[in-house]
Amino acid sequence: MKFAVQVDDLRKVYRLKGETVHALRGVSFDVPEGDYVAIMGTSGSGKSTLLNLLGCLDRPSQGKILLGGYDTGSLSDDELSQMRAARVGIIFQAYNLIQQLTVLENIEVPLYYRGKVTPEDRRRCKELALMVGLKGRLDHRPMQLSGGQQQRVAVARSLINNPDYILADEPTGNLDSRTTEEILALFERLNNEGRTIIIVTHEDDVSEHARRVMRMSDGEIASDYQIENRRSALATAAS
Ligand SMILES: Nc1ncnc2c1ncn2[C@@H]1O[C@H](COP(=O)(O)OP(=O)(O)OP(=O)(O)O)[C@@H](O)[C@H]1O
Repeated sequence: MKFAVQVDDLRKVYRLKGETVHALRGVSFDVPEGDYVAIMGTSGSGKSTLLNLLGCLDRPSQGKILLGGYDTGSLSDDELSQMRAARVGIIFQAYNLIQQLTVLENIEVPLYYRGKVTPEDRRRCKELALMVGLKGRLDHRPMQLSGGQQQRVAVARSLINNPDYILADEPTGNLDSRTTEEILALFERLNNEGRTIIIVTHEDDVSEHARRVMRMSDGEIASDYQIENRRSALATAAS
């Protein structure tokens, strides 16, 4: 089995004004390629801390993160940024688009880390924009788009480098229920096409679209189950 990401005994300690916070207390799990994982948990349980580590946005105090088999611990800061740009597609709750750029230009942004943007890259940006349903909006700027359309741009942007996995932080947190369903349908389609997705969410409705739900509590993984198993457990409990 191939793994998109493997983490072993991850620990993260924050020190703030003399106070020590153990945000992660030894977290270990593997995400096989093609999985769709929802990370849930109460506020303060360590979800954002874990997401930052999975996104190579921060480093653990202790423990190992293997991205596509590469140990990220031995990389310099520059190499870690390169690794993030090449292997992880990140989607944020607030879309994080650049207001001065058009839809197509926003999708291109991760390519700048790699250097030159080729005509072939431009063709792929357009293809992705159409794939996520942005036909007729390619030259619009973020302000001219709805929240759902802006999140579609962010999804296309996350795919431009053909990442090992998509990491989404409350991606539907700012969207109404209909638009949430549309974005989740897009994720489901990407996962059915083989994309690995890891999503942090507070909402059961969102996590139910995943294949696997991991619940965090006080810096640890409290439970980790396949959703089919949960469905059958609920059905057994109800009968
Ligand atoms: N930069 C930081 N400095 C100090 N403490 C921090 C820092 N970031 C997070 N923490 C603490 O680490 C713990 C875990 O925080 P984290 O943000 O990972 O939780 P979370 O599950 O994402 O919460 P939420 O759902 O509210 O976003 C909390 O006690 C938090 O106060």
